[in-house]
Amino acid sequence: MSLVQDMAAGAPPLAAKSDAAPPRRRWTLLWRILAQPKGAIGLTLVVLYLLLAVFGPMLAPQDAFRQNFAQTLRPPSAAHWFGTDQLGRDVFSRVLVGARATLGIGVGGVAVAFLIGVPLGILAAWRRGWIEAVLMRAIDIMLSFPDIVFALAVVAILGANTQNVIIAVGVVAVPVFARTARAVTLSILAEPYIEGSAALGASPARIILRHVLPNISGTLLTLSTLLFASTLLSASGLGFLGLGTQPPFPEWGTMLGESRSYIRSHPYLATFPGLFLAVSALAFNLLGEALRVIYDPTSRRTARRAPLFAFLRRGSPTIPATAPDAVNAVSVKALRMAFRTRDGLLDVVRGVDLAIRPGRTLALVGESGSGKSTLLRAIGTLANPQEVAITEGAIGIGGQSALGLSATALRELRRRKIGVVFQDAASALNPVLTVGAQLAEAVSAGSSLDKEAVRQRCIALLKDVRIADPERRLAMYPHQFSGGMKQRIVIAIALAQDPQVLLADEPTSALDVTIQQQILVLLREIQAKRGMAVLLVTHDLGLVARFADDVAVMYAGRIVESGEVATVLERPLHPYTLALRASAPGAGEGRGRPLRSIPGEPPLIGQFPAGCTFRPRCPRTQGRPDCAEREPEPRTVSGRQVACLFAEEGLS
Ligand SMILES: Nc1ncnc2c1ncn2[C@@H]1O[C@H](COP(=O)(O)OP(=O)(O)OP(=O)(O)O)[C@@H](O)[C@H]1O
Repeated sequence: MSLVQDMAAGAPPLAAKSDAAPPRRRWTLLWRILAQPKGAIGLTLVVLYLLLAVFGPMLAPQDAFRQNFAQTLRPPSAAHWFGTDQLGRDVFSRVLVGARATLGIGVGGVAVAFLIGVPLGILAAWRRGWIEAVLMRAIDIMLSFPDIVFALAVVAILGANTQNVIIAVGVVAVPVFARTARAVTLSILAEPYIEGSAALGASPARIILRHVLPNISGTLLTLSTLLFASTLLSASGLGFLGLGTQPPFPEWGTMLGESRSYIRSHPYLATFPGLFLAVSALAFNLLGEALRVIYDPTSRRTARRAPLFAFLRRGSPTIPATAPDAVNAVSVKALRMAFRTRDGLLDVVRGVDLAIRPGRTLALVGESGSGKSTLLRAIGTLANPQEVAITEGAIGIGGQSALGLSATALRELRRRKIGVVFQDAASALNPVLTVGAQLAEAVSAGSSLDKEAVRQRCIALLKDVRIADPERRLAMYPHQFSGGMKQRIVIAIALAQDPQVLLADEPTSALDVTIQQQILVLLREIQAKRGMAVLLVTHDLGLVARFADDVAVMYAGRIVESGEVATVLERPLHPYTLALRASAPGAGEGRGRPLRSIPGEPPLIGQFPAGCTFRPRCPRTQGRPDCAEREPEPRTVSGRQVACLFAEEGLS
């Protein structure tokens, strides 16, 4: 048995194991709030307060504005439950009537803060760079003033009335909204489904509306509730100082301010509005706490490296475009890429040539850190230009250059020609959208299909990836599917626009071996049906042997050996390919030999040795000064390309 057959034979049988997960019951937000004691109490009180704000003036037993100098400063009694004030007005009626103004200021203040702060925060996260720096510094300066001082300054400038109090307390809360919106947006932008959506050609506005806002809405709702209480207290502080709602209109803070001269002789005057105010702040805080538990970002996802999503709003890097290759679905020529670091540009991809014909699968293999994912992202036009520069070379997709395009042309190219499948299907799907909504988005991007046609196409796609009962599945959420099913859905989304090229970055490494097999067999079938070119990044030579047609072995940012799988894996000529093969499970085991690890470490980017980069780990290099002098260029030896000065030694 040949080595390739040997490794292919190591494949587990395609067991009839089902990767379907039973659907889980979805708790509604209301139920989850009521399930917590503080949520139940908070929500009940908030509802009562809102009812009070709406119906308070109608429920007031007496005219809240009518002065009666014969009845001033009367303590609570049956006629005046909360007593009367210094002008003989019924305090109970004033508290009821004042609910609307008090809560109105809270709602208005939060709305002002939300409407200014959230767009600023999203803008800072999206644009990064100087816009983010300027916004964040301005917010730091605002935060360095105590709230009440800032609100006082705003009211002093604008004048004391209810409308200006709303603006003042709103402006004071803007920094909190902006900071939070920025932080949660950054973490959402780092999610692979955002990259997936960009790969489908979605515009920045669509990504924000469709993916970012729904995902950050829970956090913002929690924050709004919590800030409502502090806004209310800031407004009452202004009222207490005489800068809030002006007499004779009742508002709880203003009523407190009016009562301060009588606080010792007639404490009930301050007690009732103060009590209503304190309990309202408590109610909103309790509700906010309950929402925080539900939406706590630390329980849902941990912070991730936040990439700068400049690629969504910019065109592709401007490299002198060479003529695209019309025969190959993917053609990469002399590509060089470098990471932008504090120490300058660090080469990561160094002169790579690749070509994939329609209907073929090219596997890109190599140790961790060799630059495979960076190269795949560049081919998918997903490399972030603020992070990594394409310094030389050309990339062609379906006969079209992928470099030097405008943002619109780039989105069109991604949408029409490229599908991407990432390793982690769980984070490649948006958890707050149904599978149907995500598929529909992929199908309808750039098309004029009506709703029913989109639905039918979604059903057909789910059938293509062998998901049973697709009509019902469309209404389900990602968490109701198992890992294998999620990956099928990700593949269906990637196939939605009939791409010519499918890029798969370790698409099955998060799955168990049986499911892995099913997914790869499925990919193979779909590829055969559609004639797509597939670029498969993997560490697993066994998978390469079974599922790829061609293989390119990458080491330290270069392709050191490439050709047909049967040729390269059967008789590797580069010492690195030989070492990789010897370390692959299935290569040695079946023959009773132990697995061998590759001695030494791959070089870090920016620290490549002179001459051949594999030299420090190479068994062939001893006593050969040529290896230290220059980096070998790939040349044809025995039916493949190999970059080793002494490749012929592998033939003997
Ligand atoms: N933003 C960055 N700035 C600097 N270096 C980076 C950055 N991102 C990745 N690298 C480095 O670039 C090298 C190539 O990374 P890449 O992810 O392309 O490798 P890989 O071959 O795909 O590895 P793996 O198989 O582990 O995914 C690695 O050494 C990595 O540490």
